[in-house]
Amino acid sequence: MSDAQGQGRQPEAVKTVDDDTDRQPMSTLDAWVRSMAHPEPASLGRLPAHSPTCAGCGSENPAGLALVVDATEDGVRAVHRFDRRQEGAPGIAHGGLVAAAFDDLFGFLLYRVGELAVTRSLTVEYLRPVLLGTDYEFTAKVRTREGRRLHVDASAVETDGRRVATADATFIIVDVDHFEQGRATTLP
Ligand SMILES: CCCCCCCCCCCC(=O)SCCNC(=O)CCNC(=O)[C@H](O)C(C)(C)COP(=O)(O)OP(=O)(O)OC[C@H]1O[C@@H](n2cnc3c(N)ncnc32)[C@H](O)[C@@H]1OP(=O)(O)O
Repeated sequence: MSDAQGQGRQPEAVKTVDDDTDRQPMSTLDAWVRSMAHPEPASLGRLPAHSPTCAGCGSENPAGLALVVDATEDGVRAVHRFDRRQEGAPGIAHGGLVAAAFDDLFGFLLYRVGELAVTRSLTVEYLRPVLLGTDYEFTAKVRTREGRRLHVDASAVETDGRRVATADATFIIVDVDHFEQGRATTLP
């Protein structure tokens, strides 16, 4: 998977079917489910966002992190800089948003393994404050796979190589039908 973000299997943000209701547009969900139904192991290079509006990596989500992620030899990598929207203590990234970055990065490993899966558990160790306006390199890889369970690890490091946070998670492989549950969502 070497297409630039926004190309390749990036789902279309089509909002035509239910625009006159407050339900999530069916055509958007259909396009997303279709695009995710048959993930294939990716080659090296830029990976497509999970969706244009994904809070972790979608370029069309104004409240999102807009992570840009590459497939590497042994996993995935993103260089990310948190901004004021992700502030916790003054000048420091909110821990929940750091966790979101790890969670979404783990979601890109699914392109590497060619399976659909969702987070069942996520643990973050905050080793040092993650500062706003500073570049951090996030990397993640699959540690083991046991049946439907994918155990994954990640770390975030400063440019001098010091680790500021680590994370591990268990993702559970699911069928594409799992995502049909999103159809019940109503938005204000
Ligand atoms: C490119 C594509 C992108 C795809 C799209 C990717 C988008 C990425 C976005 C970032 C990631 C997210 O935000 S994901 C969204 C946040 N996560 C969720 O919404 C998930 C909500 N939870 C669920 O829907 C459910 O709990 C599931 C599907 C995860 C699991 O339910 P289930 O299918 O009933 O499975 P269940 O029997 O409970 O567990 C399955 C197996 O895992 C084991 N297991 C359960 N919990 C644990 C655990 N903490 N640690 C170890 N093992 C565990 C069980 O013992 C069992 O083992 P055994 O009996 O099999 O041996």
